[in-house]
Amino acid sequence: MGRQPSAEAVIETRGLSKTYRGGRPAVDGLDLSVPRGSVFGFLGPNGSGKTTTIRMLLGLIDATGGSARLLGEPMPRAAGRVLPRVGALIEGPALYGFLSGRGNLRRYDAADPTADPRTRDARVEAALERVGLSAAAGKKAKAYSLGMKQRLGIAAALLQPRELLVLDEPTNGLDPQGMREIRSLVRALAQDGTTVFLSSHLLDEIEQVCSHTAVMNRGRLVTQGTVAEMSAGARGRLSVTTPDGADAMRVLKGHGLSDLATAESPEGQTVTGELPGPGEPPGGPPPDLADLNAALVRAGVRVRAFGVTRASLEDVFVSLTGEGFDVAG
Ligand SMILES: Nc1ncnc2c1ncn2[C@@H]1O[C@H](COP(=O)(O)OP(=O)(O)OP(=O)(O)O)[C@@H](O)[C@H]1O
Repeated sequence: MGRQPSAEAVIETRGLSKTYRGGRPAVDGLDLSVPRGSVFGFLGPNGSGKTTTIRMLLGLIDATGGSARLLGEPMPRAAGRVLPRVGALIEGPALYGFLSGRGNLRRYDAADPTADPRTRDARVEAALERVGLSAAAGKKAKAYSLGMKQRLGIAAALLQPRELLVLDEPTNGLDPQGMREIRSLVRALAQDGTTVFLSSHLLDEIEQVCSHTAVMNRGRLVTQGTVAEMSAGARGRLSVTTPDGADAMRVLKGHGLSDLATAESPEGQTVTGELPGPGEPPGGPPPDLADLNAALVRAGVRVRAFGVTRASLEDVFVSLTGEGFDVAG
């Protein structure tokens, strides 16, 4: 008996794998579950297998192992039924530079055999409006900025109502203004109830727009969950400056801090350590900073400075993947 696919997952994969001829696996045993209504950030360094996964999900290439369901239907078998309900933008839109933005959308719409030509104008104007290109609709697409071209590509994907929008690196190559435009568009689409699945190699992008995330590294899934869970899992690093470094080390160790280190500082020594995560030790209460400070003072440690540096989501990802992450666009 197979496992029942979850009713609420718009994308669900089981052991999905792809090995290109002669290569090592580009995607290796992927179990992905994308909840309906989420803005799902598919995160990973360049070459980690994101585009390959998206191509398999959309039936553009065949998997070499495992299975994928899109909107509850098996892919690629149900592609004909499912894909009309999915909008996708992969590796930049194909546009005619000599046509206006509006002209491009008319052309896309005309290429869709299910689209009624009598209602074309209304669809095109609504899509332009949706992505904020109404005012620039008459300009030739070749005069558009990269961000405007991306928005036009998204407008093309939105000519029909979609349950799911798949965007492969939608902000890649954009300037900060263009990135902001795409991010606010993604947020607005999500508010209207469209599930958005977007790939990115930018951590702050995921933090800013996504409710959920999955992290890929070398073709494998490292972790998936809500962005809030992931941030909560980010432990902080406590730093204590004191002339009594050795005693401070002992007290902090006794309170469950790990990865302790001492550095000489003008004020004496600065002892730093990882705070225990929630539920460490299992069942234990989260560490209370006031208690820690009191314990230090009780042990005769003269505390000159005491503070916590909160680990960023980036620290979490780096610790999960064991590698640095590209941080710039
Ligand atoms: N058509 C192909 N033939 C052979 N190898 C490929 C092909 N496409 C991708 N690969 C390899 O598969 C691996 C995963 O690539 P993929 O493009 O899926 O990663 P990615 O995470 O999307 O990265 P990027 O953001 O750079 O596109 C890489 O090692 C890549 O070289």
